[in-house]
Amino acid sequence: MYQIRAEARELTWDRENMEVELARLLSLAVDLGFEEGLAKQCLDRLVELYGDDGKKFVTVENCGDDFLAALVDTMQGNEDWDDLHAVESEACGVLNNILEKDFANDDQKAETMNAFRSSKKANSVPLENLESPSLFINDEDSDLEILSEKDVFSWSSGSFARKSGQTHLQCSLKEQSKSLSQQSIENNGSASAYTYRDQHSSVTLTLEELQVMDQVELANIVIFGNRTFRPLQYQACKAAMDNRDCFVLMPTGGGKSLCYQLPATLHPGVTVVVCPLLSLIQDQIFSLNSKYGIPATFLNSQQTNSQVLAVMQDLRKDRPSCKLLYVTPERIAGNASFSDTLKCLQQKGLLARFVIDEAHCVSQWGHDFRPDYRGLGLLKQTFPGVPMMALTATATHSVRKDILSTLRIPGALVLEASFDRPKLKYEVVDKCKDSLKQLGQVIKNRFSNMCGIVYCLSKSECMDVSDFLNQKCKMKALYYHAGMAARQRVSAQQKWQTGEIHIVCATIAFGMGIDKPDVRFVIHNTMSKSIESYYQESGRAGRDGLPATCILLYQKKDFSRVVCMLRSGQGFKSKSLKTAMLQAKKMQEYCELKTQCRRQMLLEHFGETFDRSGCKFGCSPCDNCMHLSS
Ligand SMILES: Nc1ncnc2c1ncn2[C@@H]1O[C@H](COP(=O)(O)OP(=O)(O)OP(=O)(O)O)[C@@H](O)[C@H]1O
Ligand SMILES: [Mg+2]
Repeated sequence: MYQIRAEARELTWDRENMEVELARLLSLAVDLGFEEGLAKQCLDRLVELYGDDGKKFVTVENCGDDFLAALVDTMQGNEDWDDLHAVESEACGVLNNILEKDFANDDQKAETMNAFRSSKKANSVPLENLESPSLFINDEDSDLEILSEKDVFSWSSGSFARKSGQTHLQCSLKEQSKSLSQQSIENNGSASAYTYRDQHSSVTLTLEELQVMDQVELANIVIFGNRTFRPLQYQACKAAMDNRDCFVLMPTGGGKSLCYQLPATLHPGVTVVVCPLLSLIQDQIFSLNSKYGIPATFLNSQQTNSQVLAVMQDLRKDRPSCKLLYVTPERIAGNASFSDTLKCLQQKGLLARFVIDEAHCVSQWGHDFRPDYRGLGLLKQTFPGVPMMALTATATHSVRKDILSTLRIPGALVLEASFDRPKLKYEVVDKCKDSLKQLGQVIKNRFSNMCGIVYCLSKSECMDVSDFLNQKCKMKALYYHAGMAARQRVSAQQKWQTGEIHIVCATIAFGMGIDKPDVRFVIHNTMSKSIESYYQESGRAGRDGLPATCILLYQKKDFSRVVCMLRSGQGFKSKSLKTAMLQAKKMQEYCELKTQCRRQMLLEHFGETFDRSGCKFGCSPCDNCMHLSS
């Protein structure tokens, strides 16, 4: 009798317990924005699957992740997700075309250069006959000289030197003539000052000012046309010049590229830059070659043998023509002939440095882990004497530790700028029923005729939003996603870059490597997949250092769409889906902050302590801080 009663009690308890667990699982799904009916159906199937024996395992802790994954799988996939891999393959093709044209034009270039040199020889002016400082292209190596009566600044074989009593500043990069003529460095006609044009206006520097500068400062002005350094850029360049290992943490758009590109131009050898995406490499090479005239090239597994051979041959020359060699990480891991080429460069003292850009990809704990990046520890093992610089805009403390130990640079000098972008204003707006109309109104009321990006989750969303803004709101908008033909994408990007079009409605395929300074707003029509992604995407606003706004339009159910997209991503295993879901959950927490400072949450996510009053009393308080002070 006693036994029967005990069994009955156990059964009741089991049933109650089970109901509690089922309710917990259901509320987990609903909390994350999944549709309740669908979640119930999915839960029934799960209970059936676990059977009587497995009932006690039906808990949030045991099978919460499997339940969510199964739920995502049952969702009708009516959205057209973007294929970022397609953009990558294509970027490789574009780069090859450009570089091949360059190779084909080499003979023509040489002829032009010879003709230029002979004409310069015929017109050359003896230095001692010059009455005032002047600037011209030297006849031998297409070098540049700034001449003064008193001093010589010479930049030969990658270093500036000043020799009193003589008169030139000399640059010996092969392509330097192009760079400098494009920067319009001019003699302003006076005996003691030089005028050059940076991105904004004319800048005049007196000879005295030039005289006190070191070679890093001179290169920043002469080669890159920058008036000043941004925080920590100078220190990073100096550390590189001292051949130190270095870890640079700077916000998005903080100017990380300069930290290795500048030292690369001053070193006689080649700087090898590891970059995760060909689309990023493409942008860097365009900018180096065309804006600054610095020779840069790339190697990738998608190139043909002859393309690879051409690059390798150049690297094996006594004086390779390229200063920066961009590679994707798989090139480093397990490619014997590339490794031999690097050794050959090193023996000649021409392997200047390894640079690991977007270094957060090294860490499994980062938001964008790339397995090939793990193999980069090999570099320090094989080339212990070659300095390394790692750079990222997103790294929490655990990710940082992981990066330093994986790359085997535990003693690296860590240069850490604040990740805060004080002029970016962060806001979250709850989506209302007619969210397109709401979006149109936000843009019309606050960003009329300004340049911006509206990030969308799927291709179909991009097109719908763009159509709406164009047709209903009469705005100059277009869409951009990886599924478009290359020609269409280039044309869309150009129209936006030149200001012909104000708004791009795009998937995350847009923005990789895009560096438009005057983006005044970034609106997320759907939340990002992680805080890191959000920081990076929203960080494309205000790269000119002027105020800009980052708005996220939020509704609960967008979380399930994000997970759906993640699930559809190639090679997504359930373990990585779980990590991805946790990251998306954190993003959702950001969206749901009611009173807490958004800037503070973003910065604390990256391990930075931030006093909220910095946001509240700063120039662009977030929406929550704004309400608090009003
Ligand atoms: N010292 C400087 N003065 C003026 N402009 C600069 C300076 N340094 C960099 N810039 C400009 O700032 C912009 C952003 O630089 P860069 O692309 O290197 O940023 P980043 O830190 O690599 O950003 P991301 O994290 O997005 O990759 C570029 O247009 C660059 O020319
Ligand atoms: Mg960068």
